[in-house]
Amino acid sequence: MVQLLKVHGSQNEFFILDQTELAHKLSQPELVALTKQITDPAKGLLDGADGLLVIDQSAHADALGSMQVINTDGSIASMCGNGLRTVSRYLSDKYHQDAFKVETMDSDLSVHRETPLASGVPTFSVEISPVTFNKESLPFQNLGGDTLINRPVPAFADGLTFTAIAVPNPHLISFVSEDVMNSDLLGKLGKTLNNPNDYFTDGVNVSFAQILGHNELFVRTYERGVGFTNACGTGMSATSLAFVMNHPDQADFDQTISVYNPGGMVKTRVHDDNGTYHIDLIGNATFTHEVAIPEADLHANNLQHATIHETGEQRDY
Ligand SMILES: N[C@H](CCC[C@H](N)C(=O)O)C(=O)O
Repeated sequence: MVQLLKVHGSQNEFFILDQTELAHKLSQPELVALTKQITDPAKGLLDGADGLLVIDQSAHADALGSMQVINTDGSIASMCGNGLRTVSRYLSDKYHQDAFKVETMDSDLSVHRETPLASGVPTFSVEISPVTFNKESLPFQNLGGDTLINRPVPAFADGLTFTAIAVPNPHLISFVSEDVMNSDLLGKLGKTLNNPNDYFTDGVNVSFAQILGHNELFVRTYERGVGFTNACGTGMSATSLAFVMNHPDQADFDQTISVYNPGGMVKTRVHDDNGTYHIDLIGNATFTHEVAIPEADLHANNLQHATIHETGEQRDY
């Protein structure tokens, strides 16, 4: 039997599979097929999830493991902020270390256990980087320049400005009014830019942000490869950076920013190391269920014999 976990960061839900626990690792096509099924609200388990986080060995110094992010549609993402907190907790519990690195597609990221945000809510801080703005790194095109920072894009919406940031997965951010936040614009723009379009040829995570106060935000994200989620860690991180850059009178580098989202709240801290930015993302790493499946069934993408045990942590969250 193999044990998977169902987890969430700010109610952004994932399954975790640790390949090092298998007699024979799943191939990439098997991982993608498993993701599409297990995360499906109808065909999957536990009403589905927002993706599969695949843990494997890492040969890199200080890295306790590696993380691969597979979206519900089978697309591969270079990073997942909420997911990295849950992977960090898994590796911390497994190897009894509270500060280490996790290898991700583009870089090894520093993570560490934080004091719990509330009792019974394990809390981690993860590094979000590298941060870039050039069109090649998202990628985007036809937006009138090599970067898109706080500029109007009438093709997307009238009266709004947009900022594009890769952390390193791609994000498009706009600061909007409550009315625009509550309208259908985010969903429409998210769908348009994640179907074949003239601007984001690899899709993009689209976030609308409402400024609640000094160093206080509400962020809602339409995720590439998933759709609306309760929270998007890299989205909230990239939006925090855009907040400090575009609204310096309302947000500060190196200070804690509270970011509220439909799934809860995280804290971020934006750092400028001489023009190179990185963001700390701090929030819960909750394990809600343990899922046992025979290894052969995993290879066959057969979930019929899965047995499920609830951890009880969701009550504390
Ligand atoms: N949908 C994202 C990956 C998941 C990111 C999100 N769940 C997070 O917490 O950062 C993408 O395709 O870039």
